[in-house]
Parts: sequence; structure tokens; C-alpha cells
Amino acid sequence: MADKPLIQRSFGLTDDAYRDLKGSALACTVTNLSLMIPFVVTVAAFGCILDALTGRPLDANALWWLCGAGAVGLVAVFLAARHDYRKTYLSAYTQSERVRLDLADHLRKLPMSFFNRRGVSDVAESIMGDVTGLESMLSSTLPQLIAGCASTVIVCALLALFDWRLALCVVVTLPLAFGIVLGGRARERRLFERQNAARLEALAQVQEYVEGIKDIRACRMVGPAAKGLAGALEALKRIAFKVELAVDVSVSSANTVLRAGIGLVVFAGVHLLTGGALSFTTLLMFLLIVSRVYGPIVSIAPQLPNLLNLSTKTARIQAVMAEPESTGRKEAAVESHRIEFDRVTFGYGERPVLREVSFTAEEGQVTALVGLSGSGKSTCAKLAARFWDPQEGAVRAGGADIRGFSEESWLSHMAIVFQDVVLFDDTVAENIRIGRADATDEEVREAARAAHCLEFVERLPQGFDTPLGENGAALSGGERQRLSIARALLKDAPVVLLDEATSALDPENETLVQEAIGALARGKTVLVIAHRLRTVAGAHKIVVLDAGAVAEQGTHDELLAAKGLYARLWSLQQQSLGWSL
Ligand SMILES: Nc1ncnc2c1ncn2[C@@H]1O[C@H](COP(=O)(O)OP(=O)(O)OP(=O)(O)O)[C@@H](O)[C@H]1O
Repeated sequence: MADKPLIQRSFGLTDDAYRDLKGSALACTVTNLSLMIPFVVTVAAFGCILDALTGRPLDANALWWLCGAGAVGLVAVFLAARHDYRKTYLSAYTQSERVRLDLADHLRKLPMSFFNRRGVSDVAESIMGDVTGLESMLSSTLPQLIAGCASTVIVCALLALFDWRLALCVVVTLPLAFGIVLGGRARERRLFERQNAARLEALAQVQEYVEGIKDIRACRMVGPAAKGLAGALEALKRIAFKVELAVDVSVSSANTVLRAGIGLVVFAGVHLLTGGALSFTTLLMFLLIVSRVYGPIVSIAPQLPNLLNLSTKTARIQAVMAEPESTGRKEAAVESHRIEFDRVTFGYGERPVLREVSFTAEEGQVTALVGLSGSGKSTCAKLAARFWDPQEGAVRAGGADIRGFSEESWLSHMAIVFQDVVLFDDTVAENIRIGRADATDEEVREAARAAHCLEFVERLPQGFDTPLGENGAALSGGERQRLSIARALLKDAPVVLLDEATSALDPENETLVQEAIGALARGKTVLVIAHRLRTVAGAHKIVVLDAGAVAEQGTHDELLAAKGLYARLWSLQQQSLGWSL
């Protein structure tokens, strides 16, 4: 970027975007200049009429020519404005679409630690809010500003051919007005940064409020929950007011100084006219044009502080794009799918969540991870999927450290059913097809049948073609989980990761889905996490975690015989089965 032009560097534009910006600025300049045509024609016609009034014969031919030129001028204004509109908006929206897609694609390749550092609302704001800021600057402000300055300078250069002194009066206020806007930039930048932070806080509060609305109502805690939201919105209002005030003061002052050019022209023009150094027609031309020449700059002036502070937004976009992608080879070639945790120590932050965890999940076998809530079971699953990398020790597949493979290539070996199923705003069939993009309709249906989805899918109004809406809001927890299992079945990957896969199913469905999982698991490396121990009692190996460390491991019978933590948990769960209210 260092060798790129200043404007390109300042706004972090790609080569294509910069080329488009130049094209848009040129188109806007042509529009601005074409808007001068009616004034020039009017002045020329007025000159003819004045000549006639001073006794010379009226040149009717010249007037007809001027009328023709006026009509051509109007068509030119229309054509230039249309071209300018297309060029400017199309290129700005194309650029913002490209930036958003690049951001989304880059996010997909980032390690999960990035999302722990930056919240979901923060990242979403970068993709939508920050890019919208860039979009509006590229579509409406920057090209118009460049064109406004360029056309003012060009018009003044042409006017200078008639009278350089008046032309100087027109142009001299331009740098002064810019000086005023630039002078307030440092303070405005600080305010914009505070406004950005306040907006992010408000977004996070809104998201939390909406996501937690059920709990808020159930616990009758509307007051405290709304208080956090109200506080964030109040802070946003206060900073927004300060920003508006600062922007308004600098923009109004700059506009006043800019328009002082009109006064200068009147003052100097009258002075020169009375001294006989200027003709009335020339003064009239200056007065007509000076009233129009600042128009484009004045109309975008309120946007100038935003433009000058756009770097706050582009810096956030660039910071996301500069995040290093997770490393590793693009092809995860492994000799076997035996997964080994070798003295793995890991923490999301400072606090270790797993300590020296070692166990193996053999190929063709089911290995279960059990333990109390918060003991680190899901964390083990996330490390096995390479969503995170251990701080010490290694996770190996077929003897190879999985850090050697890119997250994407390693995940192509895995089918995962998470505790929190994410469904996309698409049809049922497409939500299952996420497991394997090239699956036929028949294969999708077969996977749905095996995961016992047919019962509810066939009840939906359009069957497999029913749109699920945002995150499948209309489906029950069990239905969502069965869809997710269908996805995993379709993927048919050699490693299967089940994180509480049957937790949202009723006993009848649980048995059916356990059968489907049995079929899915045959001949594969299966790592399953379960709270209900009876669902994993048949596993080849059960690893019992206690506060982030392996407490014991073995088969169900071995662990019961050992009378340790597992035996205690088992007996507690057996007792709870006999409870009644
Ligand atoms: N993204 C995260 N950032 C920070 N800490 C986390 C994160 N995810 C989990 N933890 C913490 O790590 C610890 C282990 O969590 P984990 O989800 O692995 O436990 P678990 O045994 O699967 O629990 P559960 O059975 O309740 O799902 C917990 O103390 C939890 O608070």
C-alpha cells in the first residue's frame, strides 16, 4: 500500500475500487461542468440583448444559435447526470459487495480465538455498518468532493480568461473552508471513535436483550435488563449529540467562509465596474456562475467530517482483514483416523480449562467423554476439530499433529453435531445438504429418513422445500437436532463428533436416533459427549473428566468396578431416574 496514491492509501481502497473512484469523480466533474452550460448560454444571450439596447442591430441568428446550444446543453446535462449516477453508485455498491464477501470469506478462515476476542455484534458491525460507511462515502461523498473541487478550479481557470482578479475572488475561499474542516479533524476523530464504541456497546446490549427475552420475562427481570439497554442507548444519544454539534459547527463555519466568495466577487466586481475596468456582461457572468459554482461542495459539506474520519471504519475493516488465517497444509492427508490427545493443556484465556489431558479415540470405536458440567468435555471436542489449538501438548490424527492441517481441510474429515444446532435461513433440504453440497435429492431424503426427520418434514407445508426462517425458529429443539444429525449422516466423514447430540430428544426419538448414530458410527472414529451416562454405557471407551483433567478411563463395567467418579455419577443418575415430583 505504501507505494499507492494518498487517497487510495487513506481509504484502504483496492486497485479496482480506486480505478472506479477515478471514473466516478470524472463522471461527476463532467456533470458539474455541464450544469454550467445553461448559465453560459444565458449570459451570452443577455450580452446580445444588451448590445441591441445600446443601439447595435439585434443579431437574431446568434440568438437562435444560443437557443439551440441551450437545448443541446439540457440534453448534455441529462446524459452526463445519468452516466454519473450509474458509474458512481454501481461502482460503490460493487465495491462494498466485494469488501463484504472478502470479509465473510476471511472470517471463515480465522481461528476461533478471534471470535472470542471480538464479539459477534462487533464482527457483524464491521461487515454491515463499517462497509456501509465506506459505501456511502464512495457513492455520494468522495467522487462529488473531488469533482466539486475539480470543477470549481476548471470553471475558475476559464473565468480567469475573462478576468483573473474576479476568478481569484471565487477560488480563494476554497482552501480557507477546507482549512476549517481539517482544523477540527483531530477532535472529531476522537468523538467518532467514542461514538463507534458506544454504538457497539448498544448493539451488544440489544442483541443480549433480544436473545434473553425469554429468561427476562420468565424471571420478571425486565427492569434490570432494560436498564443496561437504556444506559447504552442513553450513552449513544449523548455522544451522537456531541458529534452532531462538532460537525455542525465546523461545517457551518466552512460554508460561511466558502460563500464569502460571492460577497468578494460582488465587492471587487462593483469596484472594477465603477472604475471602468470591467464590463457589465462580464460581471453578470461572474455573479451568475459564482452563485452556482460552490453548489456541489456545499451540498456534500455536511458529509466532510464523516469522510475525513472514515479511517476509523476502514481501520476496523483492515484490522479484520489483517488477522492471520489459521495455519496448516491445505490437504489433511492422514494415515488413519485414530485421534490422540497427548498431554493437552489449554485455556481460552489465562485460566487453564484442560490440564495434561491424554486419551486416544481409536478408529472404528466409540469414545465417550463424560464428566460434570464445566469439566471441559466440549472444549476437548473443539480442540479435536481444531477450532482452537492447545497451548501445550498436541492433538494427533493418525500420528500427525493436526496443527499441520488447515482448519478447513481437517474439518473435511469430520461430521459434527453440536449442542447448539445452527440452521440457516434456507429450505429444509438445503439445510441438510450443507453436509455435502453435491448430494442428490434422494440422498438428502435418505439421510433425513435415517435421522428420523421425515415424520416432521412431511408435516411441513412444502415438505423439504419449506423455508426454515431465521435459524429455524419454528422448529423444536429435537427437530433441529435431528436435522443436524441428517447433515452429519450425509457428510459420511471418517471422524464423527457428537456433542450432546441426543440431548433434546424425547426417550422414543432418542432410541431411534441412537440407532441412526450407530449406523453413522460404524467403522469410524466417534467422539461423543453426553451428560446422560446411559446413552454412552455401550461405548468402547469412556473418558471421565474432572475439572479439566482425566480422572479415569475404561469401559462402563471397568469404571463401575473402579468405584470412582464415574461410578458415583452413574449411581446418582440411576437414582434420579426413580425420582418423581
Ligand atoms: N469460548 C469460551 N471462552 C471462555 N471460556 C470458555 C469458553 N467456552 C467454555 N469456557 C469455559 O471452559 C470451561 C469448560 O467448558 P466446556 O464447555 O468445555 O465444559 P463442558 O464439560 O462441556 O460443560 P457442559 O457439560 O456444561 O457443556 C468452563 O469453565 C467454561 O466456562
